[in-house]
Amino acid sequence: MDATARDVPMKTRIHIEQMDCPTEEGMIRRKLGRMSGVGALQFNLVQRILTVEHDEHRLPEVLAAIRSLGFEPQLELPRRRRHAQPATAGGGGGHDHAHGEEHGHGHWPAAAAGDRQGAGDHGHSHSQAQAQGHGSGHECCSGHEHAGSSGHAHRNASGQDAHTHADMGTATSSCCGSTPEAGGEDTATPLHLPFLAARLYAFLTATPLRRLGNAAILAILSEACHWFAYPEWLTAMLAVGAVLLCGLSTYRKGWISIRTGTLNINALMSIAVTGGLLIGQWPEASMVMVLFTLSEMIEARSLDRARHAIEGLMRLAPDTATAQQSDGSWQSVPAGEVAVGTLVRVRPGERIALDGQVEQGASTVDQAPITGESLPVEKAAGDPVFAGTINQSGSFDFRVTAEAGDSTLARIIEAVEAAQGQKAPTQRFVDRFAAVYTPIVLVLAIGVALVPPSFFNGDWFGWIYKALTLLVIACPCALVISTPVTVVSGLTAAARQGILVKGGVHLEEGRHLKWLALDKTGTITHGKPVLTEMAVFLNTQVHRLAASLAARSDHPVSQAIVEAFRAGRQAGAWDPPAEAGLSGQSVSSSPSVAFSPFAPSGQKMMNRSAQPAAHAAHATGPARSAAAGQKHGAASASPAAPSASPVPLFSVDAFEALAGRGVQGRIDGVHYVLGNHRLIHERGQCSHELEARLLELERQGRTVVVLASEQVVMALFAVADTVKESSRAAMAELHQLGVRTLMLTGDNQHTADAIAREVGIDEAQGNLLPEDKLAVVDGLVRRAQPVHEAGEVSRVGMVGDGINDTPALARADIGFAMGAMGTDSALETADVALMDDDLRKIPAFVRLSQATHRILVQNIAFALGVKAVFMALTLAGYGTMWMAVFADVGASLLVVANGLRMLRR
Ligand SMILES: Nc1ncnc2c1ncn2[C@@H]1O[C@H](COP(=O)(O)OP(=O)(O)OP(=O)(O)O)[C@@H](O)[C@H]1O
Ligand SMILES: [Zn+2]
Repeated sequence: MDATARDVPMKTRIHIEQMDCPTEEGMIRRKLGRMSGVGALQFNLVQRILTVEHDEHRLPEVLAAIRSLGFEPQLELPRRRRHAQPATAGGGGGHDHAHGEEHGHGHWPAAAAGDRQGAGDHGHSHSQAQAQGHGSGHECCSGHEHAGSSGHAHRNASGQDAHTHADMGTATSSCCGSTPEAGGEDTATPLHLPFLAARLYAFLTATPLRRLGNAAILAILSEACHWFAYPEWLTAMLAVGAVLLCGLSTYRKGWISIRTGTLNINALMSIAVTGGLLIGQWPEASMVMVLFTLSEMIEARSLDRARHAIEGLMRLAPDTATAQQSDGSWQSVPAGEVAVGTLVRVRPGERIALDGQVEQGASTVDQAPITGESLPVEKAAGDPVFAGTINQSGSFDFRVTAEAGDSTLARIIEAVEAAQGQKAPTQRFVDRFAAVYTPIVLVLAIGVALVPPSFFNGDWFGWIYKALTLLVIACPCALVISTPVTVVSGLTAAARQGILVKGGVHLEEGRHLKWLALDKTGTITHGKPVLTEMAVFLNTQVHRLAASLAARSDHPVSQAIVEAFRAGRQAGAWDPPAEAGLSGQSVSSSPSVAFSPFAPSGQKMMNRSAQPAAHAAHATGPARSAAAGQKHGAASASPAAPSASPVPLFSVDAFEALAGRGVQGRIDGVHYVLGNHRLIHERGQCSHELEARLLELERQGRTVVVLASEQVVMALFAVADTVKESSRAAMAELHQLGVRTLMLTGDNQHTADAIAREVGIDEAQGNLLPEDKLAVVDGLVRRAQPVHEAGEVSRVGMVGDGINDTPALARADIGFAMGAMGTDSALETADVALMDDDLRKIPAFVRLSQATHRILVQNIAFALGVKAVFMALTLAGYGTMWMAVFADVGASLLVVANGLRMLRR
C-alpha cells in the first residue's frame, strides 16, 4: 500500500452487477492491483461485491478504473459504522483493519441519508455513470438491462431491497430517458424513418425478456428459412438481427475482456458466434447467442436466490417497533430510528425488532431464528431479548441495548457475508484450474482449426466449426460458479441452525474433525453448580466466612456457596449470632428457596439434594457475567442485588483471586483462603483425613473447596454441577461421526473422570490451568501433523465459552465458542460460533460440512464430465455448437440448483 499519502486508509464495498465470473475478477484484479494507494481487494462473486482497501482520496480513481473495464460500479451504502475493533485471532482475514471505515451492505434500513455522506463519492459516481450512459445509447441501455433484471428479482424477494435497487433502476432509466421507454411513449413524434427505426428497436428491446424473446423468434425464423431453403440472404438477415438484438452486451463485454488480455465467456462466445456467421452457419450462430443469453439470465436468477437467502435472515427483524415517546405515549416508529435506552413494547405474537433487556412483563420467546433451537425460552425482567426472535403469548416492555444495525442479528448477517468473501479451499482450487483450463482449450481450438486442414488435408470448414464448438466448451463458468453457490448456501443453512461459521474454510474442514477438546464448566455442564455437602471441622461461622469471601468472586463454585448461604439464612436454618462490628456487605435472600436445616455442630457432614429451584431463582444473577470479559474475574463488586432482608456478610480486606485455585482475603484481621485441593496442598495444610474426604466426594463428581485460616482447615464445601442432557446426546453423535472427545478442566481429576463417565466422553484431563489447556490443544494439533503428511487430514477442534478459553480456542484448527448470542467477543473470536449452548450443534456442523463437500464433489465432477463428453463428441464430429451451449447452460443450472439444495437443510 502506498504510504506517501496522509490519507486515512478505508474500505469501500462496491457492487458490480456484471461481476460473477472469476475472469471478471481477474480483469479487475489486474487493473486495480497496479494502482498506487490501493490495497487488498476482496471479491465476493456471489454477492457481486468488491471490497477495496484504498486511501481515502483514491475512490474516484478506483471507480473510474472499474468503469474503464466496462463495469458499472455502485457504491454500497454503509450499513453501520464499525467501532474500531482490536484485530481478532484467526479467521478474520482481511477484516481487521482497525480504523477502516467499513461500508456495509446498503440494504440495511438504518442506513439513513446522513450516513450516506460516509460513502464519499456516492453522488459523484452516479453522475459519472450517467454521463457515460448518454454518450452511447447502447451502452446506456444495456446498463438498464442489468438494473432492470436484478431490480425485478430483488423486488420479488424483499421490500427493503426493492428500495435500494429501485434507486439503481431510476438512476439508469433516467439515463435512458432520452430514448422512449415502454410506457413513456406519448411524446409527439415526427415520422422520420431513422426515428421510426429507433422507436422499433426501443420497443423490441424495452425489457431484457422482450429483447430475448424477439431475438429467439428471429433465430427460429432464420432456422425455418434455412430448412425450407429460402434465399440465403433472408436467413442471414434474420440471424444477424437475432444476434444484434440479444448479443450486443455480450459483444461489448467480450471486447473489453479481449482488450484487457483476459478471456471470459463473453469473449469466447463472441468469437464463436462471429466465426459461425463468417462460415455461413447463420441459424446456428444466432441460436447459440440466444441460448447463451438465456442461460446468463437464468443463472443470474438462480444466483439471486443464494444471495437472498442471507437477506432473508435480515428480514427476520421487523422494520418498525412500538417505542415509548418522551411524553410517555407509545408509537410505532422505524426500528432504525430507535435509540439505545428507549423502552419498546412487544405484543403477543409479535417479532422483536431490536436487542434489549426486559424491563417489565413476562413471556416466552421463540429464539429459533437465531439459535436454531425451537424450544421457547422464558423471559422476565432482566433477561436479554434479541432482534428477530418471536414473542409468544405474553407481552413485555424492554429497554433497547443496541441500535438496529448493531444487533446480534445484524452481526450474524455481517459475519455470514464476511465469510462469503473468504474463498474456501475448493474454490481456490477451482479458480486455479479455470485459469489454466480456458487457455488450454483455446490453444486446442486453434490447433483443431489449423492443423488438420493444413497438414492432413482436412476440410477447412468442418475443422473450423469444430474449433468454434470447442470455444463454447472452453468456458469454465458452470464449474466455477458451482463452488461459491454451494458454500454460500451451506453457510446460510448453518446460520439458520444457529451455527455461525466464519468462513468457507471451516465449513470445508469440519468434516475432517477427528478430535474435539471440550471445556467442562458451562460447556458440558450447566455451569450453575449448587452446594450439596458441607463438612465443618471447626465450629465457627464457617459458611458465613466462606460466603463472605465467595461473594467477591463470580466463579461458579463461589457463587454456589453464596447462594446456599442466602437460602439457608432465609429458611432460618442456620442463624449464627450477629457479631457487632463485622457486618459490612450484605446479601439478599431469595424467598423462593427452601434450605434443609442443619446445625453446624462438630464434624458433621450434611447432605442435601440439589434443588433446581435454586437455579431458576437466580438464573439471572451475576454468575459468569460474560460481558465482564473474564469469567472468573474476582474483585467485582458484591454481586448481590439489593433486596428486602439483608443478611450481613463480613467485610473482606486484601481480597485476591488465585487463578485455578480459589480466593483469599482478610476478615477481621485474620487471613483466610477458600480454594481447591491444589491450594491447600501447596500451603502444606493437607492431611490424610482431608484427602480421604475429598476423594470420596470427588468420586461422586463433586467439586470441593476448602476453607482454611493460616493455622487450620476449617470446613469443606462440595458443589455439584449438572450435566446438560444435550451434552450426552452430542457426545454420542460425535462418536458416531468418528470424532474423539477430550474434556479439559481446571477441576480435579476425579471429578473430571466422574463427569466424563456420566456424559460418555472418551478422555478427561483435570487440574489444568488455562495455559495447560492451551498446551493440551497444541499437543493434539501437533499429534495430528504427521497424519497430514501421510495424506490424511485430521483436524482438532476445541469448544469453550469463548471467554477464558480464548488461547486454546485460537490454537485449535477449529475453535467453537458457545452461547455466542449474548457475547460479542465469542461472535468475533471463534471460527464457529454456536448461538446457544447446545453441544449438538457441533455434530450438526460436521454433518453440514460433509454434505457441503459431497455437493461440491458432485458439482465439480458433473461440470467437468459434461465438458469432457462434449469435447469428445465434438472432436469425433458429433457435437454441434448449439448442443455445446445447451450443455453448458444445463450444466450451470444443474450445479447451481444442486448447490442451492444446501439451503434446504
Ligand atoms: N473463585 C473461586 N472460588 C472458588 N473456587 C475456585 C475459585 N477459583 C478457582 N477455584 C477452584 O479451582 C478449581 C479450578 O478453577 P478453574 O477456574 O481453573 O477451573 P473451572 O473454570 O472451574 O473449570 P473448567 O476448566 O471446567 O471451566 C475450581 O474447580 C475450584 O475448585
Ligand atoms: Zn493433598
